[in-house]
Formats: sequence, structure tokens, C-alpha cells
Amino acid sequence: MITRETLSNTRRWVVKIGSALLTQDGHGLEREMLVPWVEQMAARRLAGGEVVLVSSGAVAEGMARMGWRQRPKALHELQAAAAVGQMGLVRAYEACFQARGLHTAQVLLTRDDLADRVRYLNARSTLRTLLKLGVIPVINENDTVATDELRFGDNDTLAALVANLIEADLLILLTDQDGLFDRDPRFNPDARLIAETWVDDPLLDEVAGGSVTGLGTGGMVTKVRAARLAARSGTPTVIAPGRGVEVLTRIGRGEPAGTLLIPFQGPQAARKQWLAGHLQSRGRLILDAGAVNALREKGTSLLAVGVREVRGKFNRGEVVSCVDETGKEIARGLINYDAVEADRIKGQSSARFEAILGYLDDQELIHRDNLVIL
Ligand SMILES: Nc1ncnc2c1ncn2[C@@H]1O[C@H](COP(=O)(O)OP(=O)(O)O)[C@@H](O)[C@H]1O
Ligand SMILES: N[C@@H](CCC(=O)OP(=O)(O)O)C(=O)O
Repeated sequence: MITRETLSNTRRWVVKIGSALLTQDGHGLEREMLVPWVEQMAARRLAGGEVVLVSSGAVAEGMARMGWRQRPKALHELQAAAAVGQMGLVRAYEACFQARGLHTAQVLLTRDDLADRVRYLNARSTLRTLLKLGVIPVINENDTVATDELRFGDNDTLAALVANLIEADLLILLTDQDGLFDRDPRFNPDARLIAETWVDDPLLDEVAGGSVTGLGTGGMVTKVRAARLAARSGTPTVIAPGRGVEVLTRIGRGEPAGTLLIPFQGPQAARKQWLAGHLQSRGRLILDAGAVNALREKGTSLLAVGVREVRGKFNRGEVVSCVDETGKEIARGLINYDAVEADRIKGQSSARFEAILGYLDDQELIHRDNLVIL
């Protein structure tokens, strides 16, 4: 069970710094502003922790450098601003980390890079190597080449996917507010901070609003979504006040700061409730009688060999229903393969996965820890 206190045992962090925060609401990047964050991250690194930084602010910094007051609407102008601003970002981080004896590495990613299996694996091994070498990767979206359809768009999503990629122990989203409130605190002075809750808490969808700064993208909506994505790899998220004193250090000590969003991989009961109730299933797996029996009577994981048919469209990590041959739903769970992959490996033993798919991710289609018998 993840609590504030258990965060003190986490080792691998993804820390994301948002645009509004980094560029002081669009006034531009001051190297001094980075110092407290860099100091805390460097101290962690030097004490044996691993830190991957996802930094926004390229567009906002580019706008400040070009003297633009409004975020441009046209994609090519956004891309130009990002290309200008990214220079400022990497220079500032490099100088700050170097002053503390640490190397940085610029990593620019597009959505495509993480969707394509080979590029995904390459990105993963590069990041793992950088971490082993003691380097701090500084990640942003590769705005210059990312087209509208292929963009992450907001760096909350990018940071969450990076957390999945490297199986981070903790995702920290540093922002310009003290955390997630029950209403947008910019307009509601009496809004109250949500100290912690489950990622699947339906209340989150009601309280999280968009961004109004014209600098940041997505507001709290994308942060909540990011926390849910991160939860797929069991990673908890803290939405934390970037301007808070020693905020990273305090989080690392297990002290309260910002909003903790706990993944569902907690107590069985909570996860089961979540699986059974809160999410619509995205697809259906039709099981043979042997698989139905194994799930019901023995509580095993679901193996592909017992699946006769795959219906619907779903991604890895989404909820699917398991039905028997009469169509009766017998279980629900988080699947380890997407619909196309699942269709290709149905009826097969896991020994054949590599030959069929070109890789083997998990032996089970749905691990028993992620499966609820209804
Ligand atoms: N319930 C909420 N609690 C806190 N902030 C909220 C909430 N709903 C909307 N917001 C807005 O989200 C903004 C932070 O998101 P965003 O502007 O995208 O910043 P970042 O650059 O850090 O990603 C805040 O400035 C705030 O106005
Ligand atoms: N890649 C973009 C970040 C997009 C963005 O605005 O993200 P965020 O500040 O996290 O809401 C940039 O560097 O400007």
C-alpha cells in the first residue's frame, strides 16, 4: 500500500516542471529559478537516487525571447518558438547541473517514438543507460517535428509515459499551484487542497479544470490523466507546488506536499472495486471452458491459450471483460497486450509469443493481481 511515508523508499523519479512555473507566467526563464530544483535533484542523484527530468517551457521561453505576448495558434509558429526556447532550457539546465558536478542529456521524444515498439525499446535502453551513467536526462517533446495528430501536446502525458517506460517509482508534476484543489484556486480563493486520493476516484474528473495561463497546456485535467497513465506501471503521482520550499526533498522524506494520487495497485479490495465498477471495459475476450474453470476455481492468471476470440479495440493496460462461450461476463482485468497483439496470440502458449510478435512482454494476458472474478 502506497502512503506518503512509503514515498521515502522510492528510488527512480520522473520530475516534470510545467511551463507557467518555469517561465514565471511567461516572463521568461531565469537561471536562478532553477537553482532550488536542481539542487534538490542533484542531492538526490548524488545520494544514489535516479532522476529523469521532463521540462516544459520551450514554447513559453521562445515566446519571451521573440517578444511574443500571445501563444501563437499556428503550429509552425509554435514549433519555431519551441526550437528557440529549447536552446534556453538546455543551456540553463546544463549550467546548473554542471555546477553541481552532474552531466545532463537532452532527450526529445514524439508520441510516435513511444508507439513504435523498436523506438520504444531504444528510448528505454538509452534512458536506462543514462541513469546508470549518473547523467540527468532532460526530456521534452520534439516540438519541431511533432505534427498535430502525433503530439503529446502536454508534457504531463509525456512525463507519465516516460514513467511507464522506465518503470519509475514516483512521478512528480511540479506546477504553479499548491496541488489539486476541489475547484480551480485561481478563481476560488476558498478552494481546498486534496491531500491524497486514489487515481480512479471519480471526484477527480469533476474537480480538475483546464489551463487558463495561455502558457501551460491542459491544466489539472491532463495531470489527473497523467496520474492514471502512470498508475499502469504502479507509479504514484504527486502534483506538487513548484514554488514550495524544498518541495522535492520533503516529498522524498515522505512529508506532506501537494496532492498524492495513489495507483490502484493497492489493497486488493480497492482495486477490485475499481475494476468491477468504475471503468467501462474496452473489449471482450471469449474464453474456453478450461480457462473459465481455471479463473473461477483456481484463481489463476489468464493465459492466451484459453482465449478463443478477441473483440473490441483496446490498448495495453486497459480494462477488458472476460466472457464464457455463452457471453456471460465472468471476470474483468487489465490486459498486458493491445487488441491486435491479443488477437494474434490468442489460443497460443506464451512460448510462441516471441515468434508471433517478435517480442515477449508478459507471460500472462492478464495477471491474476489485475483480475477480478465477478
Ligand atoms: N482543481 C484545480 N486545482 C488546481 N489547479 C487547477 C484546478 N483546475 C484547474 N486548475 C488550473 O491548472 C493550472 C495548472 O496547469 P497548467 O497551466 O497546465 O500548468 P503546467 O504548466 O504546470 O502544466 C493552474 O494554474 C490552475 O489555474
Ligand atoms: N513541449 C512544450 C510543452 C507543452 C506544455 O505546455 O506543457 P505544460 O507546461 O506541461 O502544460 C514546451 O516545451 O513548450
